Amino acid sequence: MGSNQAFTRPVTVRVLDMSASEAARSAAVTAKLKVRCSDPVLYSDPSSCLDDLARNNTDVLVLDLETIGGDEALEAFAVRCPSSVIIAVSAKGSVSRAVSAMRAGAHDFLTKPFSLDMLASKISFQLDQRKPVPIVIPATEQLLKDQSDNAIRIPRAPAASGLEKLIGRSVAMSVVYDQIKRMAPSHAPVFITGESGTGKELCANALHSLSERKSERLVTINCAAIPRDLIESEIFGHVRGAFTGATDNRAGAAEQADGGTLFLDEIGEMDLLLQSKLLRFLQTGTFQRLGDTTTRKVDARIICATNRNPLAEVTAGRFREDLYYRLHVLPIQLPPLRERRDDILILAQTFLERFAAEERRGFRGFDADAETRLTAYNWPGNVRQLENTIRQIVVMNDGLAVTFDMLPMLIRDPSGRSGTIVDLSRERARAAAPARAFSTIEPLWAQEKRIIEDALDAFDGNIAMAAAALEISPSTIYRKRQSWQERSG
Ligand SMILES: Nc1ncnc2c1ncn2[C@@H]1O[C@H](COP(=O)(O)OP(=O)(O)OP(=O)(O)O)[C@@H](O)[C@H]1O
Repeated sequence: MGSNQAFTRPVTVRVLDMSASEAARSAAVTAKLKVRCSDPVLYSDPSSCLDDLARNNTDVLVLDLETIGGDEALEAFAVRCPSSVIIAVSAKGSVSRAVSAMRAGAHDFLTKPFSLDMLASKISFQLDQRKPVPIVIPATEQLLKDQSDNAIRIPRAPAASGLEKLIGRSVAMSVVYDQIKRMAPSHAPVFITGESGTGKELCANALHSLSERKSERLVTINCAAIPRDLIESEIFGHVRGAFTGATDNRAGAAEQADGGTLFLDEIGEMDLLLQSKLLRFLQTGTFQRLGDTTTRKVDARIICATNRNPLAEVTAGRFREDLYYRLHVLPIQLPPLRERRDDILILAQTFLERFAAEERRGFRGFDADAETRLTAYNWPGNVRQLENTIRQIVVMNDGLAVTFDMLPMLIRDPSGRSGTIVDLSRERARAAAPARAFSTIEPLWAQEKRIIEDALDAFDGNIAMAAAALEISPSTIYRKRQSWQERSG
């Protein structure tokens, strides 16, 4: 297995558990690992373990949560040994316990009593992920303007690294680049989370193009954009006559992605019935086209993404817990743009150059006021909103530098943001008022429709930006539109 190649020296395992017998039992896992291990080191109290970790590295750390006293303490261990595999164990297992432990820095979680085989398999999997990978080369800097002209330095991802479309050199993005490079060669599913417009699809593309599957297809299914009754056939295909309109046999995305990657975008929108079919597919690699009796097998690497909180969806019963654990093997969390403000001007400059060339404008950069405002703004629609904003500025203006006055009102005066949209909708309601009987109350769905349409108008039909301004997900807009269409027949 891969971990044999990764470790040329014996692997060190440390176990912390206040029960000496439990610690000894967990430590026996070294006999089950397929890598050479040195003698395991056991601790019964957290402070001696932490002290020891300050002086000595460890490859694997098994921590009993009751012994260390909770997630805050777990964070201290994770900070002390950032490159170790940390497996949290606890007698009080629950989804929320597992999740909070993993948030605090554990790589995996086991409920006591667990089998040594299970512990060994979790450790082996994590060690395997630590195969040596090329170190992320720091972004090269390209001088765009002459030094005498307040040089703007634009860092770019290294050419042909598979990451070149992802721009940004904040610490948060460096972590993401590193995760992509490490995860790309694996066959395990990747689960990407992040707000709308943070670059989840770009990230999926980079994972595919850095994988051994890059010569095969990356097939994307947007679960929010496809009507619910069609999505199963989009993923698994259908045979002629399977439903009205199925005039031919058709391969679905899973078959098209055979040997390559299947990217399920907005997976949080998938209904529960289809989730169980997807789970079966993930467990067996097999499926049947809709209306078919033949079982087919494919080898597709799964990447999925959502802008929802997947655990909240599990808790709310909208997402199957077993499917979540099948998919949530290699997680990537994309940070919102407001949490990596260092990237705003780099992105803005790159988009400015691209759109100035496309639209044949003379823009070279931003003046100081425009830069200050762009950096301070919160970008609810993230990179997509920034990209659209820069395009809008380039199309509507010309000059050498983008000035404060060229910024859209929404960015210049964010406090007026709600005013722009709510006023529009109120205006429309006011205009409609005289035609309505005093006691007529507009149905809720119609009011919602009006508000959403106003927001879409305000952003020239841009769903992501309208959704961000309304503080809902773009998929809600897609869903609502579908339901309005159904209403109108
Ligand atoms: N780091 C980045 N560098 C360059 N462009 C980016 C970056 N992140 C996002 N973008 C651009 O922003 C837009 C939105 O990106 P993408 O579609 O990948 O986001 P998303 O998170 O999948 O959004 P949604 O959840 O709405 O589907 C795209 O045009 C993409 O090229």
